[in-house]
Amino acid sequence: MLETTIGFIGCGNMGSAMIGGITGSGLVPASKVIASAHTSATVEKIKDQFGIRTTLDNQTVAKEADILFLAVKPYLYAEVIKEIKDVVSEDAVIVAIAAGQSIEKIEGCFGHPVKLVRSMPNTPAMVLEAMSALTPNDNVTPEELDTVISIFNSFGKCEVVPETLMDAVTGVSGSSPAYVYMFIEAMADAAVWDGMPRAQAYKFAAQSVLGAAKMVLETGKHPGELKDAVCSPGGTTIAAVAALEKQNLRSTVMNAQHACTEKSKEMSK
Ligand SMILES: NC(=O)C1=CN([C@@H]2O[C@H](COP(=O)(O)OP(=O)(O)OC[C@H]3O[C@@H](n4cnc5c(N)ncnc54)[C@H](O)[C@@H]3O)[C@@H](O)[C@H]2O)C=CC1
Ligand SMILES: O=C(O)[C@@H]1CCC=N1
Repeated sequence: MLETTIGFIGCGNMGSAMIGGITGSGLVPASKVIASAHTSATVEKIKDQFGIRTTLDNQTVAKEADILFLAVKPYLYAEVIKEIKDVVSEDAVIVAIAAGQSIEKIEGCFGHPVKLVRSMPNTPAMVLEAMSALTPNDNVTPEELDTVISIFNSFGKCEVVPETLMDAVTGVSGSSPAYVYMFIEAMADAAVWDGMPRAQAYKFAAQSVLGAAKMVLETGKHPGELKDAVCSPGGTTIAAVAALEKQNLRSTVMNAQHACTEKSKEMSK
């Protein structure tokens, strides 16, 4: 268990998913996590849900945290940093999770040296299956980076990447759960169309996506080889594959994800 106080400024969709993961994994006791948000309704909900300490005062979180997550929307970064920059301990490690907010831009908002890790998590943190990327700045020691890595590992998998990859990471993992939910929703709609009750359709679709993802991760086989193993000659699967190819599934997904990456680059300017 970590002897560290973890702070969250902002605890909406992404912040609460990470808080759920951190407390659910047992990495730190709930009493060592403190979070602030904009409204009493949000902080009360988070307190009830996870049993952590909450406040409406960002400075309280900033003063107490050894590791401080900035989990507000990107456009609020400058405003929130202005509010907390003079009370954050110089030993604290700041973890930024916002899309399109570079290390240089965030350091500029602080205006003095800070220990900073830029990250891109995703919401499956809530079920301990996040895929996250991290880039530390030069002020973060290897030991501090290890602590941050252990936090991200508590709610999924993470890798340290060069900052130049962060826009691509946003496309392939930060935002991609949304595209996968759309795929699952479409599979379930088709199953309902074909007569299956809806609740059962979501279960069959989601478990099939989970199983296929595990096959890629655990067999190490190329996705194309795994696809070939499902396609019997003249069988059912190849009929679906042909229909998906006709509708340009792969180039549609590539173009969508590339648009996401380009949007992240645009937000960084
Ligand atoms: N939602 C996602 O799947 C992912 C989001 N992110 C990043 O996470 C950040 C937060 O996104 P979401 O959680 O989706 O947004 P959200 O809108 O669900 O949550 C934002 C939180 O910030 C709080 N907040 C607003 N103004 C505040 C202020 N002045 N001081 C303190 N708290 C304040 C709100 O009460 C809320 O709890 C963004 O920067 C986003 O780029 C990163 C990866 C994935
Ligand atoms: O849509 C967004 O901008 C955020 C960043 C990654 C996922 N959600």
